[in-house]
Amino acid sequence: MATSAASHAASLRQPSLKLSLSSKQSLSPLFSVSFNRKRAPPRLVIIASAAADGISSKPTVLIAEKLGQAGLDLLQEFANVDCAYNLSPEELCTKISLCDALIVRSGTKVNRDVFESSAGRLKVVGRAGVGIDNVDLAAATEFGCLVVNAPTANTVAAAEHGIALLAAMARNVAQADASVKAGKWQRNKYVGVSLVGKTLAVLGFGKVGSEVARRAKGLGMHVIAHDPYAPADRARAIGVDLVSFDEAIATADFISLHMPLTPATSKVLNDETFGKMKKGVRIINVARGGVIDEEALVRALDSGRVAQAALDVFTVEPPPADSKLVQHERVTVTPHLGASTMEAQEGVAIEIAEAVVGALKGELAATAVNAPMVPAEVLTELKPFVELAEKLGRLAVQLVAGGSGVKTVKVSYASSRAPDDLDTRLLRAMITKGLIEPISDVFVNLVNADYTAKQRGLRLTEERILLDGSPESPLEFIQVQIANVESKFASAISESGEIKVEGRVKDGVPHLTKVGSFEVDVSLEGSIILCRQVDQPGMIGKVGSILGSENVNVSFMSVGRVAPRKHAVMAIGVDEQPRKETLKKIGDVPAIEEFVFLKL
Ligand SMILES: NC(=O)C1=CN([C@@H]2O[C@H](COP(=O)(O)OP(=O)(O)OC[C@H]3O[C@@H](n4cnc5c(N)ncnc54)[C@H](O)[C@@H]3O)[C@@H](O)[C@H]2O)C=CC1
Ligand SMILES: O=C(O)C(=O)COP(=O)(O)O
Repeated sequence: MATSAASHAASLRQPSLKLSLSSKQSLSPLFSVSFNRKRAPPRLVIIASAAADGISSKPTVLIAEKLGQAGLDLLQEFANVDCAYNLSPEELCTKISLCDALIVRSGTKVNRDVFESSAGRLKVVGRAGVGIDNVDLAAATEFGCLVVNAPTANTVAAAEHGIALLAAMARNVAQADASVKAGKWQRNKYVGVSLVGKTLAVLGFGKVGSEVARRAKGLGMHVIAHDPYAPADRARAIGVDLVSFDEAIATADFISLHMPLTPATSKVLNDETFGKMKKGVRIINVARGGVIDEEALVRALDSGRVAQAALDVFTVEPPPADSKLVQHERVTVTPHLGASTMEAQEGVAIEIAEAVVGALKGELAATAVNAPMVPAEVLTELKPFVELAEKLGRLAVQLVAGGSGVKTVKVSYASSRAPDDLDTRLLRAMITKGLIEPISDVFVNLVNADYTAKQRGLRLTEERILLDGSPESPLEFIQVQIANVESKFASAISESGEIKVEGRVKDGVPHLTKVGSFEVDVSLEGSIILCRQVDQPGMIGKVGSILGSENVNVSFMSVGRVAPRKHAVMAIGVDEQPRKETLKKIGDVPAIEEFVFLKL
């Protein structure tokens, strides 16, 4: 059984985001001298480092709630796994500074204190289930901590529990069971209601809601649904009408809740909305307790507006022992068991372990909650452009005199693809990373890039340059322009007055192809020296021999000029950072008018 649940979960799962990259180079610069060098395969940086604890090189994963064995096994292959259940909030905060990842279910509050206490080490929070209302996403994002969940493996379990509660409530199973066990035989008291022909309103027609709808149809119910974001064709495909909220609650005999808890859904069932329902309506909640105003539900039960309720979830869990709602005779309760089947827990454990391990390896998580989710095939083709984007950001900011004061950045993406066909969120995040990291001690990743830019008053606008031609490659070039700043390398200022760098990907390798108005061509590896010189024979040799005599390995050189024998910009790729004296010698070459050393 566990195997079939795991394979069911796998069938629902998105493809894993393994990155591949060609490292072949073949260059066609304006003028270039290239040297053989090995490239290390680059990664997308989500994690600063899969942090070592100083003793072991493996990351540490704290499991704060019970997780299926298959997930633990997966995690143990890659990380030190610390299972510590029932931690108090204080104990969690104490432990967290030693952990790179944390895995929880619904019983652990991962609030701001947790992120603050982690002092930057916590890089992934894995929610072994769907609802992430117990994780402070804003705080996670601010701290650059990726939040991933396991959104598919417990869908069927939750739907089955919804149906179990629906049927048990309609036939008073729990109450009758308690009565028989108390020595009574009350056949007249526990006459139930039939399901067939009744209208069930599913509120929240997502994964669980649609599985509940499918099963309820099988029971002969008439199913309607309300979900502002659900596609009508999905509903139509299983014979469900999507209706307005008011229509759903006014016409239903049974209402089953399946939306997430958000500010918009908090207490969506309240005195007013209960007042709009049919007298004798029955409510099922396997979503979140907070979507119902529980005191209003008690009033509606007492007034007879609501005949019965079946609840798996509560605003406070566990609810107080004397809760009027829990104790109500016409209410059936379970202790948040929706996801608790053997099969679902194995599936969830595998799903979350894979997501956490992937994130710790620096891969993009398909189930990221607070970072862009990019399908595997898109990621594969964007990968070299992601690298290019970060490097252009790094170069551009280092060209700013003083490095600071960068507030207005324009990024242009030149592509033959239709704008809808190009997802630039990853690229934007990486340009932001490149722009901010060289001039601050902030660690920027996909998770916190937009937040960090906003905090620093950095306004990054994006534009598309639509090109004719084949849309085979996602992008032709990327330009990064910084406005309203001075440059320490005047030639980097374009005709329109901004610092401008432009890059392309050639055979999978990012290249700098323009600086200001000068066309160059240098592969973006190691570091770069840019020199502006009077265009004349012998310059490459002069600069090359200075670097050679100082044992600085040159990987690449290219020269872009305005016109023969006028100004030219020479771009030199170097493996080592030259000493100051070496750079000074280059600056002392008479024809060299200015130069700058840029670290990648
Ligand atoms: N009791 C339990 O153990 C379990 C509870 N759950 C809960 O069930 C809920 C649904 O889970 P899934 O179906 O997997 O999530 P889902 O994301 O697939 O579906 C949620 C649906 O709610 C819709 N929605 C959002 N705002 C809405 C609104 N104002 N009105 C109506 N619909 C709205 C969304 O468009 C989406 O289609 C979540 O709250 C989850 O935490 C899920 C699994 C187990
Ligand atoms: O997945 C969900 O949203 C659930 O509510 C399941 O919660 P649990 O992991 O069983 O604490």
